[in-house]
Amino acid sequence: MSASAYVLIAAAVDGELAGLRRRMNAWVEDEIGRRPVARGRLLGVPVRLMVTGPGTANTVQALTAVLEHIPPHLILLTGCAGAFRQSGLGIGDVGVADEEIDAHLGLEPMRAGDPPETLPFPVITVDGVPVKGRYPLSRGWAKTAVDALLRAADEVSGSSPAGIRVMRGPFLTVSTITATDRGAEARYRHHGACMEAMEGAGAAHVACRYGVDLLEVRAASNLVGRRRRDAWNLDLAFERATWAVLTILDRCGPFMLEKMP
Ligand SMILES: O=C(O)c1cccc(C(=O)CC[C@H]2O[C@@H](n3cnc4c(=O)[nH]cnc43)[C@H](O)[C@@H]2O)c1
Repeated sequence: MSASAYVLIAAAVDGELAGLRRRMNAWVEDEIGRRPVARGRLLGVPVRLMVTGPGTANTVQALTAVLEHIPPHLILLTGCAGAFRQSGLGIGDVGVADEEIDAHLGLEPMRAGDPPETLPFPVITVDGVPVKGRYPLSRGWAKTAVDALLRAADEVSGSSPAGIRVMRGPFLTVSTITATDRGAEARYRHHGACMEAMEGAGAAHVACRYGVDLLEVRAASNLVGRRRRDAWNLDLAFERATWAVLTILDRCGPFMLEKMP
């Protein structure tokens, strides 16, 4: 492990990192990519916290600046997300991505309203594998994180049915938030993702380009589908995402800055 190894914790909006920032006793503010970045330790692990702004363009610009300036050992992308009810996840539950899907990349479908067809060329090649819209992620990190979270969720909730569900599965990245139940059904049928958010595929592209591992862990603020704003629970999602990140740092901290297979 190098003396300067650290974990970059990134999220789209400030509320998603506020709980973690409160847990850092002392931190220094740097500026990278024209954004403030808080540098310090969380549960003994050297970290930097960065608010990227929502969406792919912000994420790619912010992460590229960090990777060019001071590359992290691991990128941990977190925050809230929409959960696909069909996956079994609900509001407040936690998802860990094992793949990042770009919902908009592809060929216009023959039938209007269908999802795009697969691109005829890759946008990047990772370890000889052409990526045409589904980015692979480190299986080692996703499994390690899920195991730690499942153990911790059991301890928090015992056998209570109201406990925190934790699931590993594909995450879908959109620029247009799904806002109808029909759209959610079509997207779930086509992609089989457990969560929808707006940053993952951008982060995955940068991580693949720079050869840095990416772990994405989110908590559901809403169900994907028709917008019922009063049913959203951003506070619960921010709290659970913070819990998930702290659990991972706590239980995986000792080897977090080592190479994950
Ligand atoms: O929609 C609103 O009214 C709203 C009001 C205040 C804050 C927010 C956010 O913080 C959302 C930004 C963030 O959330 C992710 N997200 C959450 N749910 C979904 C979803 O169903 N589909 C796509 N993205 C979602 C996303 O990553 C945004 O960056 C919203």
